[in-house]
Amino acid sequence: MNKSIEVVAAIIKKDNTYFCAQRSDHGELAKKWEFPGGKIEKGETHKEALEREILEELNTKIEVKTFLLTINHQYKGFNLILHAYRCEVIEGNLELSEHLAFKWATIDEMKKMEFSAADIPVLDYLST
Ligand SMILES: Nc1nc2c([nH]c(=O)n2[C@H]2C[C@H](O)[C@@H](COP(=O)(O)OP(=O)(O)OP(=O)(O)O)O2)c(=O)[nH]1
Repeated sequence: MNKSIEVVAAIIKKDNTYFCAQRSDHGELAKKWEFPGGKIEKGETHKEALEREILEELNTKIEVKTFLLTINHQYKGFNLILHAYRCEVIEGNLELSEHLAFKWATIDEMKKMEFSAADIPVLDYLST
């Protein structure tokens, strides 16, 4: 059966740029750019999952503000359901612990970066 995973992602904006993070160099999405976040654990709300993931990955406390969109994307190995939320930093400096790199990028810059395929509709959404 096709594995399905459900993920939350944080869209963090500063001026006209967005916080983008580059995945590590293993797996189907190696080195692709993404918005920080991760898998929702059993019993968690989206907000709880996103706050936990950003604390774990970036040692930063965020506030989840507004829901933006949900994307359903079929990768080779699994089906992904991705929920994107606008978030604000409350405390911390977005320190990388799992990602290879980060970049505050404008929409035009993001469109030239290699984002995970599921994120393309997020970029389109942000540019409207
Ligand atoms: N956080 C995040 N994940 C994304 C985005 N776009 C996208 O396709 N994904 C995919 C990559 C992963 O397969 C999954 C996120 O889960 P994760 O980061 O916990 O996955 P992982 O494989 O690194 O974690 P793990 O299984 O090793 O625990 O969603 C995005 O913008 N943000």
